[in-house]
Amino acid sequence: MMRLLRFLKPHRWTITLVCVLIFLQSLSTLYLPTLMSNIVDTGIVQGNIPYILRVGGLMLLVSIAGVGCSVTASYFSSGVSAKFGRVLRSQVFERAERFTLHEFDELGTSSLITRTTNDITQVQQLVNMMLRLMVMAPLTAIGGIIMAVSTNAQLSLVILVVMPILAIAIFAIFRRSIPLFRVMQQKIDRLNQVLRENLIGVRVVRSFDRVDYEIGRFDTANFDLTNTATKVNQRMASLQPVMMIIINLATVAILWFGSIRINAGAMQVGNLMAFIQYVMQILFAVMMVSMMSFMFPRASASAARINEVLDLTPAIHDRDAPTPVGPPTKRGWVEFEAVTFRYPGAEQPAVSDLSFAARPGEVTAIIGGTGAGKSTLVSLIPRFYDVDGGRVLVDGVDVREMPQHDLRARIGLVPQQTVLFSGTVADNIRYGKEDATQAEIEKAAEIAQAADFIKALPNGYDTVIAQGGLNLSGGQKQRLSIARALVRRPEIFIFDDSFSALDLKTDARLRAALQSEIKGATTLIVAQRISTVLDADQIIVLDEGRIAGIGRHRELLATCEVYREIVASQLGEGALA
Ligand SMILES: Nc1ncnc2c1ncn2[C@@H]1O[C@H](COP(=O)(O)OP(=O)(O)OP(=O)(O)O)[C@@H](O)[C@H]1O
Repeated sequence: MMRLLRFLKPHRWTITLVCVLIFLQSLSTLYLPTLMSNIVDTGIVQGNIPYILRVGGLMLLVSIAGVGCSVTASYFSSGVSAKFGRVLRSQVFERAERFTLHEFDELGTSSLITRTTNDITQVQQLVNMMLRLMVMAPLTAIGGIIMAVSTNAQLSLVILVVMPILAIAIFAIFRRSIPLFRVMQQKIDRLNQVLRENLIGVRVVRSFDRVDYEIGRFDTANFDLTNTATKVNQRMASLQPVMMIIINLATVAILWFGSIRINAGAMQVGNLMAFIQYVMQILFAVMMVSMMSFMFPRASASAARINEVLDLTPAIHDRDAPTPVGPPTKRGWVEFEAVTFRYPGAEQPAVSDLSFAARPGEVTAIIGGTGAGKSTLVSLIPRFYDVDGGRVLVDGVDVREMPQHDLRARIGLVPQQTVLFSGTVADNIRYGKEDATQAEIEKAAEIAQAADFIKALPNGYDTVIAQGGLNLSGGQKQRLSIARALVRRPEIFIFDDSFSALDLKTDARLRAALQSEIKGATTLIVAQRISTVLDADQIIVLDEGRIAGIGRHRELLATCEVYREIVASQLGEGALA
């Protein structure tokens, strides 16, 4: 928790102002019982009306000043804590943005969402409370003790007895509650996970008629969270009555011993009233601290989860050394040299000993059965993962020696799973190149065979895409995703099974348009369909993560058994002749 407080540093002057205001407010609170005691002992007992009015007026002014300080302090402390929350959210988000796919797997997407929202809110609320109480509570407690002792030292022995009892009661309750707070945040993660899966997979849920099952799954997670929350709240709720009993017993004890002293003529009524108020202030300060402590366990559990994100160093990061300059003749070259890569925890490498070169102006197709390692191969080029053996070179430079930004600026990737963002059609294409002109966007859409369907949309390029592109067909989404990569005009295009949702005619037209429009670029196409790779300059056949053959269609038909099997399975035995 303390480590997160470094984000408060820019607000130190506002925090100082809040502390000063709270200090003044606390002084006013401490001063009021003394004034009241004077009114009773001097004004009422002696029937001195002008004194009562004068001191009463002063009490009113002191109260108004105290309230003014309190309101202003609240205004500033809320502002500081809101800004603290905002900065923390951006820090967590920025860190998560730099995570590799491993780290996402490790933390879980739903948990990252909870950490960026709910967990930060917990810490933010505690900070707001802390800003106000860190001055008020000790000042009221210590000031209250001094004032109480100076009012009547002997009666102050009651405080000595009450305080340890209160402290033990609070400690005992917290000890039982704290472990449950971490569990509670994990239950919120789980609830978010079920909710997310359900909302994203709504079509599958409906089509498989699993609505009741999903409601059951959500209810289980919901009940689970409710049970834990109830348990925590029950434990924490016992704090209030326990404290009230102790405070009330303390009041009774003070009244008891105080009246004995008044009877003996050793104390005045006004003094006793002031003393009770001071004791109340002391116990109130303890209550405030315990209320803060009520939030503390949950917030510190949240802080630990936030720190976990902030402390997680992305496995892939840029080197400090300057980027080596590759040979000028190799612009756009992609080369694999004996590359091996294994996913963490996997027994077998996903790809082994891959060596090939993809050259500018050529189309390199990658084909193979499901799970053969095609997507893994292409994800090594933009350095989504680092290789375990060998090297991946782009422009003649090892990708690990290149700043990620420079590397990715050279690449236009069309992923296997289409992802569109909320915004218009044009916004989504412009995602590939921030400063793309309308003409560039339209050109990219034309090459991607998307122009016709975009023009048919109600507002053309300004049509708003529903969340995740729900108002478009699979093929339309894929073509927008292709246009997004095309508008970038990169050196290297990677199409990861990006033509699968297109009909054969559109697939062929698109590839023809690509060939004439992106002549100088290096193109890598991962494909399932033989028809997509037939004309490629080089076809890489993958089989269980290894290269089973490289060559043109005709060469592979003659030399590669795995390729022959794929061709036969898709085009029939006749195609082998
Ligand atoms: N994130 C991951 N974590 C662990 N293993 C993975 C991960 N992604 C893929 N794999 C494994 O790596 C192997 C290669 O997967 P990859 O996605 O590269 O295959 P592919 O040839 O693209 O398959 P498909 O054509 O079905 O998309 C598979 O055995 C798969 O189970």
